[in-house]
Amino acid sequence: MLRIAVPNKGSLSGPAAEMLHEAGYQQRRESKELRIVDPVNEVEFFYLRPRDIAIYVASGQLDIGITGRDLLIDSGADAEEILPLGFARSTFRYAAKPGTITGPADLTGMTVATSYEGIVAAHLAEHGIDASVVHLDGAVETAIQLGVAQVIADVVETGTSLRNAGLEVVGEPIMQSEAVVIRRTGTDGEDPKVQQFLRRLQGVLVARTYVMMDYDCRVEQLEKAVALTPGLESPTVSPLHNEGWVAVRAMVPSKEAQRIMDDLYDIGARAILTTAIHACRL
Ligand SMILES: Nc1ncnc2c1ncn2[C@@H]1O[C@H](COP(=O)(O)OP(=O)(O)OP(=O)(O)O)[C@@H](O)[C@H]1O
Ligand SMILES: O=P(O)(O)OC[C@H]1O[C@H](OP(=O)(O)OP(=O)(O)O)[C@H](O)[C@@H]1O
Ligand SMILES: [Mg+2]
Repeated sequence: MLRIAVPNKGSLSGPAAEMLHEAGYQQRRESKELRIVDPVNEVEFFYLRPRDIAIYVASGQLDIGITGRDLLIDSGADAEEILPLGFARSTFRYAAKPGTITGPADLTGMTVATSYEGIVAAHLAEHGIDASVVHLDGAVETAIQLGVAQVIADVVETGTSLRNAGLEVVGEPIMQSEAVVIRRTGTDGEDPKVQQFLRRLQGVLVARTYVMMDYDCRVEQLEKAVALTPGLESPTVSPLHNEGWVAVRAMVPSKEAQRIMDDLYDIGARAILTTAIHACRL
């Protein structure tokens, strides 16, 4: 049975459960459940604090886990990323009151408040900056107002929390994060159960980012049309009852669907339709 760590709380937990559900796995019915078994898929899910997941996976007791890239790196645990999942995207940045510092070099002698001490200590050391780090559990934006630190290093998504606290970002992002699947460093990448799990999640990612496009076009326009909709392998082309016309079917990125429909129309394609993909195995 595959043993998988899943976030039990926070920004990662809802979207992770949703993705697992879409991939056909049973999920817990109420948020107090700490472990469930999905006998049909031969998987056991452990609902753990996102910050602890890399530690459990590195211990070898659990096969894989879903956590944030920033949490994985911050933990320093012996675990590695094997699949990015595209949700809980954020940057990790320094911030301070406007006009107090211009870049990380100015941090020398200052105190930085953060919940991600591992990332910050490594970043300061890498840049040879001698600053102190104070660990806080959350709501670190308030640390400056209350005089605990002059600078913070925190997760930034929309920037609303920084704006509300009257702070602005300093320097370039320290890292880009998103939810990721992790495993213990150096474990067997060929494990068929892990591979099947990853294929299912990849299927969800594809189903979320592609739509199926169908249209009719004249044979003379086929090469131009196919260049607009190359599909994953190659589009399906079927004859129509009307001579000189074909029907074409291909997967296209959903974000580009409207532009592709315009371009197809302009070269004479008609009856252009898109339909959602519910599940997929590439
Ligand atoms: N506003 C946000 N937007 C996107 N990702 C976020 C956001 N806040 C936190 N994350 C991501 O969530 C993960 C942290 O999860 P964690 O549950 O520890 O904190 P949280 O989401 O802030 O929840 P809580 O503060 O309730 O514990 C990190 O990978 C982080 O990058
Ligand atoms: O740029 P934004 O869109 O505002 O998002 C970033 C904020 O979201 C998270 O906070 P959360 O609400 O989880 O509180 P916390 O600081 O207690 O973790 C994070 O720690 C930032 O404070
Ligand atoms: Mg938080």
